[in-house]
Amino acid sequence: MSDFFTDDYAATADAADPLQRFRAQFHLPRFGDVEQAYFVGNSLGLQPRGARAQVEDVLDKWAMEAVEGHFRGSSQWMTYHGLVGAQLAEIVGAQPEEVVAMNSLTANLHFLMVGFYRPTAERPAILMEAGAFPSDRYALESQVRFHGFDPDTDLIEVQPGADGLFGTDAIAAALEQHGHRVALVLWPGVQYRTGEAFDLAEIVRLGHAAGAVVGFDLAHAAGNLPLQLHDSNADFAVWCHYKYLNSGPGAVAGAFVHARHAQTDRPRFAGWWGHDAATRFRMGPDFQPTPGAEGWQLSNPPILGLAPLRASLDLFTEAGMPALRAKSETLTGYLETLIRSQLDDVLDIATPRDVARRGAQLSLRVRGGREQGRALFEYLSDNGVLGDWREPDVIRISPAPLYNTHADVLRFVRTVARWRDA
Ligand SMILES: Cc1ncc(COP(=O)(O)O)c(C=O)c1O
Ligand SMILES: Nc1c(O)cccc1C(=O)C[C@H](N)C(=O)O
Repeated sequence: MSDFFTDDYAATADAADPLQRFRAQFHLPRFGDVEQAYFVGNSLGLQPRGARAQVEDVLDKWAMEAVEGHFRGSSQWMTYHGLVGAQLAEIVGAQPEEVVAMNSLTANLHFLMVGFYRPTAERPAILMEAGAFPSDRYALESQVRFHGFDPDTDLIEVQPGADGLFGTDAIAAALEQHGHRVALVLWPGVQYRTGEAFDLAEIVRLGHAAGAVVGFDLAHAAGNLPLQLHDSNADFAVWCHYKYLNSGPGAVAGAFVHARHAQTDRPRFAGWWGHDAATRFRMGPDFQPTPGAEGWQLSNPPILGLAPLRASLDLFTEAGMPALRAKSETLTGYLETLIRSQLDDVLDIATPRDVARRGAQLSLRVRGGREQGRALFEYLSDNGVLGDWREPDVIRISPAPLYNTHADVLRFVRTVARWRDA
């Protein structure tokens, strides 16, 4: 066990890493002359070196062609969003017509709920996880109110167990009790605070058996875990591209609408970019949506915002989700092993031990409580180790398989040990 805690072990493991070449494809943050050990890819992924060229291509096209940029060449803006569709579909396990890059995450959640949260007096409720990312709760609560229902009774928040985790049992039990009133189950793919990953297909099965629609927020799952969205039978899903998918702050987000909902009669808030592309420029008064996910678009997309995604997706396509997941398991496993063997007196791990129930994140609590946790977090930041703090008491450390190394993990563990021993 102690062998793992050596530079030699980390260097050998990194040299044997089949994905090691990808680290050089990213800008690694450096404050002053201190290169940072970056464990915050679950919040904002690093910049791929290829992103700048993609953005510059758009700027050049705009400079040279102006409005004609919409219609000329293979990266014309009329169809630019489609350039990422096939690669994105591969990453989330969907058919190309089931995915679209558009808007932002919370906006997509709202827009898809317009179509998929159709409450009735008998079945008004949304079932969600207690402790969800605030934006999701705000969105869901406001949707319940918008439809004239009462969040006190109709926003059902499933409580986790004493360990802070849900498992599918908690969802099954909640549906057992409330299922007849639930119009929509909205669940994360990975819970942001604890890093707990969920079995999407099982949640869909449970939700559908109760007569509910099932949607997912995959902010912390897309590009992190291999997903089979189509096969999971999920009705819809939304995610962002600025975390594991490395497309920059506020990057254009993603959405999935299952092929069985590709028909165009589902209610939605419409905009011209969702209109059938073949007739969009006839400028007719009647909205005829494009079948599939693209029919949920509103506006012509922010091309400059989409450009970095192309660079990132090329890296994902080259590496492949299976290889990324294999490395992710190894790296997060290494982090867990070192914490348990070296820092057991300092840190508790809130994330499940079961590899199938977690992705590239361990959520850590400092044994001494919140004040000690804050002190450690600040010490880490001051010493070039970047994780993030989530209230009330969690430090999240996320080794991203595209650019993190065993040496980074070792540096984190040594820095915590120095803090403890000071
Ligand atoms: C689970 C989850 N939902 C929603 C959001 C908010 O997303 P956005 O600001 O892109 O709408 C985030 C991250 O910020 C998140 O982690
Ligand atoms: N999008 C963010 C931002 O603009 C500033 C700070 C943090 C974020 C995040 O994405 C937070 C992230 N969703 C989380 O899991 O906490």
